[in-house]
Amino acid sequence: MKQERCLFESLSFALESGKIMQVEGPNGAGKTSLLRIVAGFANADEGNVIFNGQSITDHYDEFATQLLFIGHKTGVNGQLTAYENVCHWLDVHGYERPTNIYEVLAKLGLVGLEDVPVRTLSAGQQRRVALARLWMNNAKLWILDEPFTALDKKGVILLQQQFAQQLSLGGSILLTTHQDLTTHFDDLKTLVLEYRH
Ligand SMILES: Nc1ncnc2c1ncn2[C@@H]1O[C@H](COP(=O)(O)OP(=O)(O)OP(=O)(O)O)[C@@H](O)[C@H]1O
Repeated sequence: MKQERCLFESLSFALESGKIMQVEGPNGAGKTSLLRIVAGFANADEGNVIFNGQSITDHYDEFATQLLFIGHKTGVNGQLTAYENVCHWLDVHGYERPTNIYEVLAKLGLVGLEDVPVRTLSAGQQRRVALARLWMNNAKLWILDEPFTALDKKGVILLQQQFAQQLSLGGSILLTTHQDLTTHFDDLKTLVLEYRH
């Protein structure tokens, strides 16, 4: 049955180059929905998403080249290996295959697991395979839905370091997470969504 609950209204925010913003709120508040709208995967009943001064709806192809989205479901193919998953993602998004794919997978703690089907890996290892994309793109905007899910402490640190790298290059990050990021990112912006009945 279609739900008629309004998730949010009169919502307005901006994310500048080199900045990170965390969307917070209780389960069902609309965090994922908001990320999907900003990524252009879903439409809001009203309103606009502007990227570099242009409506993403009118210039979607241009926007898509600058966007990297990793959803709550990681989007990895369990039948393919870690290496194949990375290559597939690079191919689909029009990136050249870099020579350091195995190095990136090693950095992510996947040595010896590069060539087995991803479905045989643990949840945290599968997440790491998905996150390898963050080491192989030049997208200006990363939209990440719960990227820390299932990661151990080392994985969390690794990801935070890669966030810092993205920000230092002038990229931006919009994400949901239950991780406390305030100690790592001084100028973290927070957008809080309430659960509306
Ligand atoms: N595809 C959909 N069709 C209809 N309703 C949906 C759809 N996806 C989500 N919803 C509804 O929208 C509301 C917000 O869901 P959303 O996933 O955006 O919340 P969330 O804040 O990300 O929650 P969580 O913290 O549990 O991940 C929920 O009530 C959900 O049932």
